[in-house]
Amino acid sequence: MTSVLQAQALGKKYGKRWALRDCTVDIPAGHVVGLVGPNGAGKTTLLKLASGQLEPTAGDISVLGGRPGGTPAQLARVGFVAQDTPVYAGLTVADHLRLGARLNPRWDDGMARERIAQLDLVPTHRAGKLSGGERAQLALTLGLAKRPELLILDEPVASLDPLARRDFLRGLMEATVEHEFSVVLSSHLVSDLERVCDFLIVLVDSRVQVAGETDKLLATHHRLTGPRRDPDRLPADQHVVFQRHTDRQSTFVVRTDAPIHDPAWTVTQLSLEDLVLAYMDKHAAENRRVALEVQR
Ligand SMILES: Nc1ncnc2c1ncn2[C@@H]1O[C@H](COP(=O)(O)OP(=O)(O)OP(=O)(O)O)[C@@H](O)[C@H]1O
Repeated sequence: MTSVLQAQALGKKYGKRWALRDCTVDIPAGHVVGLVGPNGAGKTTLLKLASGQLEPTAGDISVLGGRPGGTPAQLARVGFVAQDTPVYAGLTVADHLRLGARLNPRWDDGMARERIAQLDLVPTHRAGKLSGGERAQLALTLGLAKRPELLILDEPVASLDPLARRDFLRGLMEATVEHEFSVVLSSHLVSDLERVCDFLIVLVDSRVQVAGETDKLLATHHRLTGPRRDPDRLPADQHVVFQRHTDRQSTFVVRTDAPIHDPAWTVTQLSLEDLVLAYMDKHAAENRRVALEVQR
C-alpha cells in the first residue's frame, strides 16, 4: 500500500531545543490519522514539516512520495488548515471561494458552494464577523474544495462547542468517504479522535511514543490487574507502557502480540483514551524519576 507520509529519524530544532526528534513513522494511504499529545509535544512542528512550511534539522520526510512543498504540483495535492483557522477577516465568504478557485488547480467549486449552503453561511458575510465555529467550517470548506489527496488539520475543533465539533467531524468523515482522501488531524480531545480516527500517533515531549492502526493498537494493549508483581517478572514479550503499584496490587498497561494466559491477572481492554493516557503517564513518570535522580 502507498504511504501518505513517511518520516525517517525526522527532527526539528529551534535554537538548541528539539521540537521534534527521531520521528520515524509510516502512514499508509486511506486513513484518518489522529495526532495526539500534550501542549508543546511537537504536533504542530510535525504537521508543518509535512506541509513543507518547515525544513527538517535532521532526517527525512516524504509526503505522497515527494518532498513536502517541493513543487506546485506537490502543493496542490496537500491541504493544510492551521491551528488558528486562517481566514481573511475583511473578505466575504464568497470572496474566499473565489480566491480558492484562483489559487487551486483542482478546486471543486460545486462542492464548496454546496457545503457553504448546507452550513447556512451567508456568502456576503465577512469572515471577520463569523463565529469561531463558522470560521473553522469555512476554513475546512476551503481545505476540502482544494480536493487534496492529503488534508492536514492542526487542532481543527479546538474552538468549537460540542455540537459544532460533532458536526465538523461528521462533515469531515462524510467528505473522506465521498472523495477518498487521507487526513491527519491533531487534537487534545481524544474522545473526538476515537470517533473519527483509524490510525493514531501519540507524541510526547518531541518523540513518537506509539503509532499504528487504532484496531491493532487496541488489540495489542491490555490492562493487567492482580497481586503485586515486579515488572521484571513479566514475560519478555510484554512491553510495559504504564505501571502502578500499591502494597498488595499491581496494575500494568502492557503491549504484546501474544495472548495473556496468566490466571493471576484480570485482563481488561483499553479505550483509545486509556491508551493515550497510559503513554502520557509513562512519560510523566519517567520525567519524575529523572528529576528525583538529578536531585539526589
Ligand atoms: N517558532 C518557534 N520558535 C521556537 N520554538 C518553537 C517555535 N515553534 C514551536 N516551538 C517550540 O517547539 C516545541 C513544540 O511546539 P509545537 O507547537 O510543535 O507543539 P504542539 O504539540 O503543537 O503544542 P500545542 O498542543 O500546545 O499546540 C515547543 O516547546 C515550542 O515552544
